[in-house]
Amino acid sequence: MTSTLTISHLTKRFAGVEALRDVSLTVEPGQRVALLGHNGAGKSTMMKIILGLIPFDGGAVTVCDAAPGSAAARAQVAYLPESAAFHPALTGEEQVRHYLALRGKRPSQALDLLARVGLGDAAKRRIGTYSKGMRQRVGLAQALIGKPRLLVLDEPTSGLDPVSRRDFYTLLDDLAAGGTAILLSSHALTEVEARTDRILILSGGRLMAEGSLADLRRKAALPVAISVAPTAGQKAALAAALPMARANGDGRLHLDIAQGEKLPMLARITGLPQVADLEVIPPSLEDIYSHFSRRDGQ
Ligand SMILES: Nc1ncnc2c1ncn2[C@@H]1O[C@H](COP(=O)(O)OP(=O)(O)OP(=O)(O)O)[C@@H](O)[C@H]1O
Repeated sequence: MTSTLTISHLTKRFAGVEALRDVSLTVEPGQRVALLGHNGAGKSTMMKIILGLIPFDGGAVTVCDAAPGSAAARAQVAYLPESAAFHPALTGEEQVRHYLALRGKRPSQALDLLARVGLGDAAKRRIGTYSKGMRQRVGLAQALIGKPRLLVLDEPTSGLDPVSRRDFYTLLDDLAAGGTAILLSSHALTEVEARTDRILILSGGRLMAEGSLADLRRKAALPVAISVAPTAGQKAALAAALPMARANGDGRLHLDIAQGEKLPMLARITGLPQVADLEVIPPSLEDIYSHFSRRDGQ
Protein backbone atom coordinates (compact mmCIF):
# COMPACT_ATOMS: atom_id res chain seq x y z
CA MET A 1 0.00 0.00 0.00
CA THR A 2 1.52 3.35 -0.99
CA SER A 3 1.33 6.40 1.24
CA THR A 4 -1.29 9.00 0.32
CA LEU A 5 1.15 11.81 1.01
CA THR A 6 4.95 11.69 1.15
CA ILE A 7 7.04 14.73 2.01
CA SER A 8 10.81 14.43 2.25
CA HIS A 9 13.30 17.12 3.23
CA LEU A 10 10.89 19.85 2.18
CA THR A 11 12.25 23.38 2.29
CA LYS A 12 10.44 26.60 1.46
CA ARG A 13 11.82 30.10 1.69
CA PHE A 14 10.04 33.40 1.27
CA ALA A 15 12.14 36.56 1.04
CA GLY A 16 14.15 36.40 4.25
CA VAL A 17 11.92 33.78 5.92
CA GLU A 18 12.53 30.03 6.08
CA ALA A 19 8.90 28.96 6.25
CA LEU A 20 9.68 25.19 6.09
CA ARG A 21 13.02 23.62 6.97
CA ASP A 22 13.83 20.02 6.07
CA VAL A 23 10.36 18.65 6.82
CA SER A 24 9.78 14.93 6.18
CA LEU A 25 6.57 12.98 6.83
CA THR A 26 4.13 10.50 5.35
CA VAL A 27 0.36 10.18 5.67
CA GLU A 28 -1.19 6.76 5.08
CA PRO A 29 -4.66 5.99 3.69
CA GLY A 30 -7.35 6.35 6.35
CA GLN A 31 -5.11 8.25 8.78
CA ARG A 32 -6.45 11.33 10.55
CA VAL A 33 -3.47 13.61 11.06
CA ALA A 34 -3.45 16.91 12.94
CA LEU A 35 -0.98 19.63 12.04
CA LEU A 36 -0.33 21.84 15.05
CA GLY A 37 1.83 24.91 15.32
CA HIS A 38 1.92 28.50 16.52
CA ASN A 39 0.99 31.37 14.21
CA GLY A 40 3.62 31.50 11.48
CA ALA A 41 4.88 27.94 12.17
CA GLY A 42 4.46 26.98 8.50
CA LYS A 43 1.13 25.07 8.48
CA SER A 44 -0.54 27.05 5.68
CA THR A 45 2.66 27.03 3.65
CA MET A 46 2.78 23.23 3.89
CA MET A 47 -0.88 22.94 2.89
CA LYS A 48 -0.42 25.27 -0.08
CA ILE A 49 2.53 23.19 -1.27
CA ILE A 50 0.53 19.94 -0.93
CA LEU A 51 -2.28 21.52 -2.94
CA GLY A 52 0.19 22.67 -5.59
CA LEU A 53 -0.69 26.34 -5.07
CA ILE A 54 2.90 27.46 -4.45
CA PRO A 55 6.28 26.00 -5.50
CA PHE A 56 8.89 24.79 -3.01
CA ASP A 57 12.66 25.24 -2.92
CA GLY A 58 14.03 21.85 -1.90
CA GLY A 59 13.03 18.28 -1.16
CA ALA A 60 10.26 16.18 -2.69
CA VAL A 61 6.48 15.97 -2.33
CA THR A 62 4.25 13.19 -3.71
CA VAL A 63 0.47 13.48 -3.41
CA CYS A 64 -1.53 10.34 -4.30
CA ASP A 65 1.47 9.12 -6.38
CA ALA A 66 1.58 12.36 -8.38
CA ALA A 67 3.23 15.78 -8.28
CA PRO A 68 1.34 18.36 -6.20
CA GLY A 69 -0.94 20.47 -8.37
CA SER A 70 -0.81 18.02 -11.31
CA ALA A 71 -4.14 16.98 -12.82
CA ALA A 72 -3.72 13.50 -11.29
CA ALA A 73 -3.15 14.95 -7.80
CA ARG A 74 -5.92 17.54 -8.09
CA ALA A 75 -8.41 14.84 -9.02
CA GLN A 76 -7.72 13.05 -5.72
CA VAL A 77 -7.18 15.88 -3.26
CA ALA A 78 -9.86 18.08 -1.73
CA TYR A 79 -9.40 21.22 0.31
CA LEU A 80 -11.61 22.98 2.80
CA PRO A 81 -10.42 26.49 3.75
CA GLU A 82 -11.00 27.88 7.22
CA SER A 83 -13.97 30.01 6.21
CA ALA A 84 -15.59 28.68 3.09
CA ALA A 85 -17.56 31.46 1.35
CA PHE A 86 -20.66 30.64 -0.67
CA HIS A 87 -23.25 32.66 -2.50
CA PRO A 88 -25.90 33.51 0.12
CA ALA A 89 -28.73 33.61 -2.43
CA LEU A 90 -28.13 30.04 -3.61
CA THR A 91 -29.63 27.05 -1.85
CA GLY A 92 -27.27 24.38 -0.55
CA GLU A 93 -28.38 22.13 -3.37
CA GLU A 94 -27.79 24.78 -6.05
CA GLN A 95 -24.33 25.54 -4.69
CA VAL A 96 -23.25 21.89 -4.64
CA ARG A 97 -24.80 21.26 -8.08
CA HIS A 98 -22.70 24.15 -9.34
CA TYR A 99 -19.49 22.62 -7.91
CA LEU A 100 -20.38 19.22 -9.35
CA ALA A 101 -20.89 20.76 -12.79
CA LEU A 102 -17.53 22.54 -12.53
CA ARG A 103 -15.86 19.22 -11.73
CA GLY A 104 -17.59 17.48 -14.65
CA LYS A 105 -19.70 15.30 -12.33
CA ARG A 106 -23.44 14.59 -12.38
CA PRO A 107 -25.22 17.52 -10.63
CA SER A 108 -27.91 15.07 -9.47
CA GLN A 109 -25.47 13.80 -6.80
CA ALA A 110 -25.89 17.09 -4.89
CA LEU A 111 -28.68 15.84 -2.63
CA ASP A 112 -26.76 12.66 -1.76
CA LEU A 113 -23.68 14.69 -0.84
CA LEU A 114 -25.72 17.11 1.27
CA ALA A 115 -27.47 14.22 3.03
CA ARG A 116 -24.07 12.72 3.79
CA VAL A 117 -23.01 15.84 5.66
CA GLY A 118 -26.34 16.10 7.49
CA LEU A 119 -27.85 18.85 5.35
CA GLY A 120 -30.51 16.78 3.58
CA ASP A 121 -33.36 18.70 5.23
CA ALA A 122 -31.81 22.12 4.57
CA ALA A 123 -30.81 21.46 0.94
CA LYS A 124 -33.56 23.67 -0.47
CA ARG A 125 -32.91 26.61 1.87
CA ARG A 126 -30.76 29.58 0.90
CA ILE A 127 -27.19 29.43 2.26
CA GLY A 128 -27.70 32.98 3.62
CA THR A 129 -29.99 31.40 6.25
CA TYR A 130 -27.45 28.71 7.28
CA SER A 131 -25.47 28.79 10.53
CA LYS A 132 -21.65 28.76 10.40
CA GLY A 133 -21.67 25.01 11.15
CA MET A 134 -24.05 24.40 8.26
CA ARG A 135 -21.86 26.42 5.90
CA GLN A 136 -18.84 24.37 6.95
CA ARG A 137 -20.85 21.28 6.02
CA VAL A 138 -21.57 22.73 2.57
CA GLY A 139 -17.80 23.11 2.28
CA LEU A 140 -17.32 19.53 3.30
CA ALA A 141 -19.97 18.34 0.81
CA GLN A 142 -18.03 20.24 -1.87
CA ALA A 143 -14.78 18.63 -0.69
CA LEU A 144 -16.32 15.15 -0.94
CA ILE A 145 -16.98 15.47 -4.67
CA GLY A 146 -15.10 12.77 -6.52
CA LYS A 147 -14.29 10.70 -3.40
CA PRO A 148 -10.92 12.33 -2.57
CA ARG A 149 -8.06 10.17 -1.29
CA LEU A 150 -6.65 13.12 0.65
CA LEU A 151 -8.68 15.76 2.42
CA VAL A 152 -6.80 18.90 3.52
CA LEU A 153 -8.68 20.98 6.09
CA ASP A 154 -7.49 24.35 7.38
CA GLU A 155 -8.81 24.86 10.92
CA PRO A 156 -12.11 23.23 9.95
CA THR A 157 -13.85 23.63 13.30
CA SER A 158 -12.86 27.16 14.26
CA GLY A 159 -15.98 29.05 15.25
CA LEU A 160 -18.14 25.92 15.56
CA ASP A 161 -20.00 25.08 18.78
CA PRO A 162 -19.09 21.85 20.63
CA VAL A 163 -21.96 19.80 19.15
CA SER A 164 -21.19 20.95 15.59
CA ARG A 165 -17.52 20.12 16.19
CA ARG A 166 -18.36 16.64 17.39
CA ASP A 167 -20.65 16.04 14.40
CA PHE A 168 -17.97 17.33 12.05
CA TYR A 169 -15.37 14.92 13.44
CA THR A 170 -17.86 12.05 13.20
CA LEU A 171 -18.13 12.80 9.48
CA LEU A 172 -14.35 12.79 9.21
CA ASP A 173 -14.22 9.45 11.05
CA ASP A 174 -16.58 7.92 8.46
CA LEU A 175 -14.43 9.24 5.62
CA ALA A 176 -11.24 7.94 7.21
CA ALA A 177 -12.89 4.55 7.73
CA GLY A 178 -13.48 4.54 3.96
CA GLY A 179 -9.73 5.08 3.33
CA THR A 180 -9.55 8.87 2.88
CA ALA A 181 -6.47 10.35 4.53
CA ILE A 182 -7.19 13.54 6.46
CA LEU A 183 -4.70 16.31 7.21
CA LEU A 184 -6.13 19.10 9.31
CA SER A 185 -4.61 22.11 10.99
CA SER A 186 -6.02 23.23 14.29
CA HIS A 187 -5.41 25.32 17.37
CA ALA A 188 -8.07 23.36 19.32
CA LEU A 189 -5.83 20.92 21.11
CA THR A 190 -8.41 19.05 23.15
CA GLU A 191 -10.51 17.97 20.20
CA VAL A 192 -7.43 17.03 18.19
CA GLU A 193 -6.29 14.90 21.09
CA ALA A 194 -9.48 12.87 20.96
CA ARG A 195 -10.22 12.77 17.25
CA THR A 196 -6.98 12.18 15.33
CA ASP A 197 -4.56 9.26 14.98
CA ARG A 198 -1.34 11.24 14.63
CA ILE A 199 -0.15 14.65 15.60
CA LEU A 200 2.53 16.71 13.81
CA ILE A 201 3.99 19.67 15.67
CA LEU A 202 5.59 22.40 13.55
CA SER A 203 7.56 25.23 15.07
CA GLY A 204 9.54 27.84 13.18
CA GLY A 205 9.19 25.77 9.99
CA ARG A 206 10.63 22.59 11.54
CA LEU A 207 8.77 19.41 12.34
CA MET A 208 9.54 19.21 16.05
CA ALA A 209 7.67 16.01 16.86
CA GLU A 210 5.23 13.56 15.37
CA GLY A 211 3.38 10.47 16.47
CA SER A 212 0.31 9.40 18.37
CA LEU A 213 -0.42 11.24 21.57
CA ALA A 214 1.04 8.28 23.48
CA ASP A 215 4.27 8.51 21.40
CA LEU A 216 4.55 12.24 22.02
CA ARG A 217 3.84 11.79 25.70
CA ARG A 218 6.66 9.22 25.92
CA LYS A 219 9.09 11.38 23.93
CA ALA A 220 8.36 14.51 25.96
CA ALA A 221 8.78 12.58 29.26
CA LEU A 222 6.99 15.35 31.12
CA PRO A 223 6.16 14.88 34.80
CA VAL A 224 2.89 13.27 35.83
CA ALA A 225 0.67 15.15 38.27
CA ILE A 226 -0.70 13.26 41.26
CA SER A 227 -3.51 14.71 43.32
CA VAL A 228 -4.09 13.13 46.73
CA ALA A 229 -7.18 13.51 48.94
CA PRO A 230 -6.55 13.05 52.72
CA THR A 231 -8.91 11.16 55.01
CA ALA A 232 -11.00 13.39 57.31
CA GLY A 233 -8.83 15.55 59.60
CA GLN A 234 -5.57 14.06 58.30
CA LYS A 235 -4.42 16.75 55.88
CA ALA A 236 -1.60 18.01 58.09
CA ALA A 237 -0.40 14.46 58.82
CA LEU A 238 -0.50 13.64 55.10
CA ALA A 239 1.41 16.84 54.26
CA ALA A 240 4.05 15.83 56.81
CA ALA A 241 4.32 12.38 55.21
CA LEU A 242 4.62 13.94 51.71
CA PRO A 243 6.83 17.01 52.25
CA MET A 244 7.36 17.47 48.48
CA ALA A 245 3.60 17.94 47.91
CA ARG A 246 1.96 21.35 47.67
CA ALA A 247 -1.51 22.43 48.84
CA ASN A 248 -3.61 24.41 46.35
CA GLY A 249 -6.35 25.38 48.76
CA ASP A 250 -8.69 22.71 47.38
CA GLY A 251 -8.23 20.37 50.34
CA ARG A 252 -5.96 18.04 48.33
CA LEU A 253 -2.19 17.70 48.00
CA HIS A 254 -0.49 17.87 44.61
CA LEU A 255 2.78 16.39 43.38
CA ASP A 256 4.64 16.48 40.04
CA ILE A 257 6.53 13.24 39.57
CA ALA A 258 9.05 12.26 36.88
CA GLN A 259 7.80 9.36 34.71
CA GLY A 260 10.46 6.98 36.06
CA GLU A 261 9.42 7.65 39.66
CA LYS A 262 5.69 7.30 39.09
CA LEU A 263 5.22 3.69 40.19
CA PRO A 264 7.40 3.84 43.33
CA MET A 265 5.69 7.10 44.33
CA LEU A 266 2.22 5.61 43.80
CA ALA A 267 3.20 2.60 45.90
CA ARG A 268 4.42 4.93 48.64
CA ILE A 269 1.26 7.10 48.58
CA THR A 270 -1.20 4.20 48.50
CA GLY A 271 0.61 2.73 51.54
CA LEU A 272 -0.11 5.84 53.66
CA PRO A 273 -3.05 5.47 56.08
CA GLN A 274 -4.02 9.19 55.68
CA VAL A 275 -4.89 8.77 51.97
CA ALA A 276 -8.61 8.60 51.06
CA ASP A 277 -8.23 8.79 47.28
CA LEU A 278 -5.82 9.80 44.54
CA GLU A 279 -5.87 10.85 40.90
CA VAL A 280 -3.06 10.47 38.38
CA ILE A 281 -3.18 13.21 35.75
CA PRO A 282 -0.95 12.62 32.69
CA PRO A 283 0.43 15.65 30.84
CA SER A 284 -2.21 17.11 28.53
CA LEU A 285 -1.67 17.66 24.83
CA GLU A 286 -1.35 21.34 25.71
CA ASP A 287 1.63 20.58 27.99
CA ILE A 288 3.17 18.34 25.34
CA TYR A 289 2.52 20.92 22.64
CA SER A 290 4.19 23.69 24.65
CA HIS A 291 7.14 21.40 25.31
CA PHE A 292 7.75 20.71 21.60
CA SER A 293 6.74 24.05 20.13
CA ARG A 294 9.06 26.21 22.16
CA ARG A 295 10.60 28.57 19.66
CA ASP A 296 14.35 29.00 19.34
CA GLY A 297 15.78 30.82 22.29
CA GLN A 298 12.81 30.07 24.55
N1 LIG B 1 3.72 34.97 0.65
C1 LIG B 1 4.56 35.12 1.67
N2 LIG B 1 5.58 36.00 1.61
C2 LIG B 1 6.46 36.15 2.62
N3 LIG B 1 6.41 35.43 3.76
C3 LIG B 1 5.43 34.54 3.89
C4 LIG B 1 4.45 34.32 2.86
N4 LIG B 1 3.59 33.35 3.27
C5 LIG B 1 4.00 32.97 4.51
N5 LIG B 1 5.11 33.68 4.86
C6 LIG B 1 5.86 33.52 6.13
O1 LIG B 1 6.17 32.14 6.31
C7 LIG B 1 6.02 31.76 7.67
C8 LIG B 1 5.01 30.63 7.78
O2 LIG B 1 3.71 31.14 7.52
P1 LIG B 1 2.40 30.23 7.46
O3 LIG B 1 1.30 31.07 6.92
O4 LIG B 1 2.71 28.97 6.76
O5 LIG B 1 2.15 29.93 9.02
P2 LIG B 1 0.93 29.20 9.74
O6 LIG B 1 1.53 28.13 10.59
O7 LIG B 1 -0.08 28.77 8.74
O8 LIG B 1 0.34 30.35 10.67
P3 LIG B 1 -1.19 30.68 11.11
O9 LIG B 1 -1.54 29.73 12.23
O10 LIG B 1 -1.06 32.09 11.61
O11 LIG B 1 -2.06 30.56 9.90
C9 LIG B 1 5.63 33.03 8.42
O12 LIG B 1 6.80 33.62 8.94
C10 LIG B 1 5.03 33.91 7.35
O13 LIG B 1 5.19 35.28 7.65
